[in-house]
Amino acid sequence: MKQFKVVAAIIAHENKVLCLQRGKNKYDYIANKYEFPGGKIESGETVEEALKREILEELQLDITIQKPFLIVNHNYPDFSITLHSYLCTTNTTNFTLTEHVDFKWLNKEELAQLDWAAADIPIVKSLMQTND
Ligand SMILES: Nc1nc2c([nH]c(=O)n2[C@H]2C[C@H](O)[C@@H](COP(=O)(O)OP(=O)(O)OP(=O)(O)O)O2)c(=O)[nH]1
Repeated sequence: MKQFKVVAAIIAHENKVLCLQRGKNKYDYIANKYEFPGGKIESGETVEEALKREILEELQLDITIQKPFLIVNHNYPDFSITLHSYLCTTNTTNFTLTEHVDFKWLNKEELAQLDWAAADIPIVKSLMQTND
């Protein structure tokens, strides 16, 4: 089975976190799910480089990476991912959605309302349990 290393940015601003909705996908279990912005790491890139690049591509937004959060291994029916999540901040909430169909800024208590990609659920649960 294919195995991908994926980075995801948990972008916080004024106590809210940016949640993005994917659009159509050939795999139904990924289509229309909420996720954190990011993507697959390309060969030769560090995790941090991949994260900065993906956020610029997807949102045209410059972020500051604060610290690693959770690493999740998840097996989808057709591929597996290792999802490296990072806590990040941003100075501006001006961004452009280039790939996603919707976004929401939610506080931690509200995160469980969304229909998350399965691999993100441990990250969402951990975020809801953290106090800072
Ligand atoms: N970016 C991101 N991807 C996630 C999350 N959770 C999750 O299961 N995924 C999955 C969805 C995708 O199958 C994979 C990431 O690939 P992608 O399609 O977003 O990455 P990419 O931009 O490099 O895509 P591509 O070159 O294959 O088109 O990881 C998440 O929180 N963020």
